[in-house]
This record gives sequence, C-alpha cells and structure tokens, in this order.
Amino acid sequence: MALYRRIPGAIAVITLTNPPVNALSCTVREAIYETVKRATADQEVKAIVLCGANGKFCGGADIKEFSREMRGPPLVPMIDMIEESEKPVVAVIEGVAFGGGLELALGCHYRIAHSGAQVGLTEVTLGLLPAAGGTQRLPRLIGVPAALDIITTGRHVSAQEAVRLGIVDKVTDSSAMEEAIEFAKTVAGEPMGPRRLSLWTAACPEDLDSLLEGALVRIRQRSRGALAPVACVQAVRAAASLPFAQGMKKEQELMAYLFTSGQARAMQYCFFTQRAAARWTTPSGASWENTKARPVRQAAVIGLGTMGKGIAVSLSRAGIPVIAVETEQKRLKAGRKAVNSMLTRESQKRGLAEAHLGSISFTLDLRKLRDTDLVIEAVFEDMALKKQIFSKLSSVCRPDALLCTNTSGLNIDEIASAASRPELVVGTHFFAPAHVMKLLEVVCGPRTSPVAVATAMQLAKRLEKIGVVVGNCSGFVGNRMMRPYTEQAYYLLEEGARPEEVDLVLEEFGFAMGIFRVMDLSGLDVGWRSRKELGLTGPKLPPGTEARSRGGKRYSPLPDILCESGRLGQKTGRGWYLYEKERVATPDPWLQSFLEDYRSRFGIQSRRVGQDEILERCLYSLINEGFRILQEGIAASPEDIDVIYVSGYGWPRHRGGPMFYAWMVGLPKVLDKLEHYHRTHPDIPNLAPSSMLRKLVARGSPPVHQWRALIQQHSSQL
Ligand SMILES: CC/C=C\CC(=O)SCCNC(=O)CCNC(=O)[C@H](O)C(C)(C)COP(=O)(O)OP(=O)(O)OC[C@H]1O[C@@H](n2cnc3c(N)ncnc32)[C@H](O)[C@@H]1OP(=O)(O)O
Repeated sequence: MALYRRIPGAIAVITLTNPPVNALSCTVREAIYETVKRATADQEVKAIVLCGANGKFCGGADIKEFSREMRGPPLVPMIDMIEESEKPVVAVIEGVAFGGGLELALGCHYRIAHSGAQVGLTEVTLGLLPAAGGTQRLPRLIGVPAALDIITTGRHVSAQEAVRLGIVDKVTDSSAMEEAIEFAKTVAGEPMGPRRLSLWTAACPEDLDSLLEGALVRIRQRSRGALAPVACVQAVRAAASLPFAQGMKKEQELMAYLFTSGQARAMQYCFFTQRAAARWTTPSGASWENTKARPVRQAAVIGLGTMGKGIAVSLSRAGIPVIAVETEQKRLKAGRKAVNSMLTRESQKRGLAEAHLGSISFTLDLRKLRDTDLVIEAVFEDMALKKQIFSKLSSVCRPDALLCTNTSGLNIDEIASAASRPELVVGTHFFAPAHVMKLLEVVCGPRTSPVAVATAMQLAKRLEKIGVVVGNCSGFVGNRMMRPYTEQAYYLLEEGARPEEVDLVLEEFGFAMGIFRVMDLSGLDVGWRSRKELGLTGPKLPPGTEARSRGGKRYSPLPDILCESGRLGQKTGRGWYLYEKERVATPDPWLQSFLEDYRSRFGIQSRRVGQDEILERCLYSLINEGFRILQEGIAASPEDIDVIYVSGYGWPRHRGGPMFYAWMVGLPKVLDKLEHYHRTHPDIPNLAPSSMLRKLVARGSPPVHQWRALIQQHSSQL
C-alpha cells in the first residue's frame, strides 16, 4: 500500500509500504493512484514527497505478478499522472530504486538520493525492458549513450554516479527525507513544465547508428541470443528519433513481445531460484530456519595456489581477518605478494579503505590456527595430502572449529575420516577465480552436521556468493554433469566434427565459450591429471587396455594424446586450437589432419555431424546426469542444479538452467532423443535415459517446481 500524511509546510508525504522492497504490486499501484489524486486535489498541499518505507524507495514492479493475470491500474498512466501534476513531486531515493521503482522516480519532478542508495533499470536482467517509460525518459534525462549503457546492462548505479550523470538532482549523507522535504518547500508554486521529462529531447550523438551498432556487438559478445538487450537498443533508438508518445508506443510493442517470451520466463525463474537456494533443507529436518550458523570472527586458508589466493581475498574483502598458511618460505613469499597486489587492485576498484578489509597474516606454522573459527584447506587435489592436513588440523584447532575442504570432486567423507570431528568437516567448492566467481557448492558428507552446513552457507552469504547445498559424490553436482557433456564433445570429434563446429553450436546456444575453447583456457592438463589418477590413462592403465574402451564403455583417448604431445591449451600456444596471437583461438590445420589420421587408424567412418545432433548430444547427456543426480538425492531440487549451472558454469541465464531448459524443450522430446542416441551408441551408458526422466514423462511432464515433491520419494544424500 501507500500511506498518506500531511506535514507542516503544506507538504503531503506518500510512503510506499510493501515489505521487503516496496515492490509495485497491484495494491501499491492502487494506493499510489489514490494518494497522488488526494494530494493534488488538496488545496492545502503545495508539494508532494514520495518515499519508501524501511529505507528502501522501491524494488520495481512486483515480479511475482508477472506470471498471473494483470490486475489493478497499470504503471504507465500512473507515472504520467505524477508527471502531469502541477504540484512538484519529489522522490526520496533511499536504498534502491530499481526497474519500475526508478521509472516511478523519473516521473517525479525531482529526485533526492541518500549517498548509500543505488538506482538502475534492471528489467533486462529479467528478460524485459523498462516499459514504464524508462527507455524514453532516461535518454531524455542523461543523454542517449549513458542511458543506453544503463538500460542494456541493467547495472546498479551508485548514488554518486547517479548525481554525476544527472539521474538524481542531489545526494546527501544525512537524511534524504529531511532534505527532500526542505527542498520541496523551496520549489512549491513553481511551474513544473520544464521538469517533465516527456517534454525533453534526448541528447543524441551524431553517429547514433554506430553507437547503437557498437552496443549490439557488445550484447552479442556478452549474451548471445538474448532478446531483451536487443529490444532495449531498439527502444532507445526510438527515444533518440521519435516524439515521446511514439517512443512510448514502441516501448509497449517491444515489451509485449518480450513479456510472454520463454527467455523472460527463464530469467525470472533464475531470479527466484537463486534466492530459494539459500533456504536449504535436509531430509533429516535440518534447515536454514532451525539451524544456527557459528559466528566466524577469524578464518584461515591453507595453501596459496590459485584457489587459496582467491579465497583469502574473498574472506578479507568480507572483513574477515585471515591467516594464510603455506609449507615453504618461497611459496609463502610469492603467495603474500600475489594476495597483497590482488587486494590493492580490489580496494582501488571498489574505492574501499584498507580498514574495510580483513587483515591477512602469513605463516608457515599451522599451530597459529589454534583460535580460528573456520579453516579452508585449498591444497592440490591429492587425497593423501588432504587427509594429512585434516589430521593435523584436528590436533591444532579448537574443538568447535569448522574444517572446510576446497575440492572440486574428492570424497568429503574420506577426507573427514582423517579428522577427529568429522561432523565439522564440510566441502566448500569454490570456482576459479575464487574472488570473482559467485558460486559456492557447499558439500555435505554423510557425517557433516547441520551446524557445519549452516555456517558454510552463512559464509557464502558474507562473501556475497551464492551457496548451494549438494551431496557427496565424485564431482558433486556441477563437475559431475560436465563429464558426460565433455565426453560427448570428444566423441563428436571422433565421428567427424571439428572443435570449432562444436563450439559454434554451443556459443550460438548462449555459452560465452564453447567447450573446446573452455578446455584450452583452463588447461588440458587439469583433466589429464585426474584421468591419470583414476587409472584411465598413464602409468596406472593396465597393459593391453583397448585404446577406445574402459570397463566395457566407450572412451576417447583424444585429449590424452593431445596432452602427451605437449598441447595443453592456451598456455602452450596450442591445444584444440592454435594460439599464435595471445588468447585468439584459430582452427589448427594440424589438428584437422591429426583427427583424420586418428579416425583412419581406428577405422572410424567420418561423417558430417549436424548442428542439432551436436547440441542435443552435448546438452541432453548433461541434463540426463542432472536427472540421475536428483534421483540419487545429490541435489535437493532441479532449481538448485539450475542455480549451479547459471552462476558457476556459464549456462546462459536466458535459458534458465539445464533442468528448466529440458522442461522448456519438452521432457518427452529429451527422452525420445536420449533413447535414439543411446540406441545408436549403446557403448555410451550415460546416454541411457535416467529413470527419473522416464518417471516425469510418465507423470505428464509437470513443471519444474513440482519435481521436488516427486524426488522426495527417493533416497537423499543430503
Ligand atoms: C511495465 C514494467 C515495468 C517495470 C518492470 C520492473 O520493475 S521489473 C522489476 C525490476 N526490479 C528488479 O529487478 C529488482 C529485483 N530485486 C533485487 O534486485 C533485490 O531483491 C533488491 C531489491 C536489490 C534487494 O536485495 P536483497 O539482497 O536485500 O534482498 P533479496 O534479493 O533477497 O529480496 C528480498 C525478497 O524480496 C523479493 N523481491 C525483491 N524484489 C522483488 C520484486 N521486484 N518483486 C517481487 N519480489 C521481489 C525477493 O524475491 C526476496 O523474496 P524472498 O521470498 O525473501 O526470497
């Protein structure tokens, strides 16, 4: 709702009241209409102040209403009514003014912001465009180039930048409300015509076409295939070239097209699932609601390799004092230098004073950890080494200290077996670079206690990461699903495809990089090392093993052969591609003839592999593994799997995540295709459709949010 009150000085104050973010629900819109009408009709009122309750102006339209039938007054005429008011309307921007919230403020005649506030036209992140006049008013207010950037990225703009750009008229460190009231008194009685943005003309550069073309190029690089940012560019073009009323018409047309699109649905699904992941539960009844996290006042990181350094920076950035431990003086010195320069860059970028960062001390002495609340071990993926460390930690750390292991796939329970308190051992799988990537898989072993899970999830929140609770199995959720995906990519090469063909299909689907370019970037030796450890290649491989088969299943030795010949990816200048100019991947003629030789050596008839087959075999095998993960209770819900893929594996947000995508494609189609590919490739068992997929199809393919109820009938590893 919106509360109305009169205050001395002939001011009407209208307060949006809809916790937690004062979203513009049907009831709020109705109340704004009513209160604005009341204020404009009241002879005693000379100016109106519009603010939000609880220090937040407005989080925009109520996203939950998008999936229901539209009720109540629409936003556009409501904002027009405010702009048309003869009495000045001053918006008080505290906390946030996002999406429709900022559009509402743009309809006001003045905007006063608190210095801690943020504004933004965030609709594009929900697969939409600012269709309450935002695409037409913002370019008129701040010019086309700046508006284009804000509208097409949906980025959050600080109050300081907002005043610099002219989005707000004033920023204050003290009470924005008091400032706005005093200001409103000074403009009461003035004519409001010049303050109506709909009457302005957008300042436009001469080379408008090249500005818009440049934006489209950036959009294609950032989010290929996404409809909303392209529609935003078209709407801004209308603002630059058409009168306001016609621009608004264009804005509405574009919104109508986006609003019912699958992409908007997928992105709104991502918005809610990301928040739902924090509300973890386990079948034992433990949950975020009934389990209290332990406070973390001091943390430690063991190992200052790539991951350890990023984790230490993340902790420090969250204001947590850190002790960083290494085993050798040389490594400690190099780690300290790297961490300090990362922190300096970080504080410069964020304008943070050093006081906001947690201090980091460096040591070779594990005994210094006796007072730490939480330790994150981030050494190499070597089980024996990890167990040795956990055994030592048990004797030096406090009995209640939480012991975390940063592993990308090792057995948490085996690591915990080396600790004297296995219930306090939890997996924290960070993603590289750990101070940048948002995802944290919180891995729960069979003996991990609810308190350990709660503390790790709370830590994720403090580090501004998205924590997702997963069960213990090789590769957990994310990496486990990657295996069948990469394997299919190798098999497609064996059968006749080229790396650039596979990558192109995946990039057109929306991944920033195809799988072969990703492997070249992270280094082919990463997978090689783990395959050697698993005895799939290298010295542990039993003599006489068939080259293209392991344990009766198909195996591709292609990546092993590349590694053996020194092609490790970008770092060696060649991998699946050639890198003559740093980081620029070009198809390598050598690889093409190598693949031809390989096929003839193994008697493989090369064929043209179609784009549909590439996409289906790669994605459906990954999705099929997702269904197995659900069946085994390694993930609590399909939504959790989708959050992991969107926030940690570059799955395009406008496709919602693998499980959501499967549902959008149609589960019967996914099942049918998997059956077909399994029939034609019986030596690839992971193409056999999972029983969970069959069950869902048999039950009429219910929507994703209903799967959880069905999953609960199965076992759980959480
Ligand atoms: C004609 C069309 C015109 C306009 C279209 C729009 O306005 S689209 C909406 C544009 N708004 C946004 O994109 C803002 C979305 N919200 C946020 O970015 C954050 O929620 C926010 C406001 C920065 C607050 O962040 P915080 O971390 O403090 O809280 P959290 O994100 O966990 O949100 C708290 C709960 O509020 C729910 N929520 C937030 N925004 C909205 C919204 N606009 N509509 C409905 N619900 C919203 C959110 O889901 C959380 O709910 P919970 O049940 O607690 O998980």
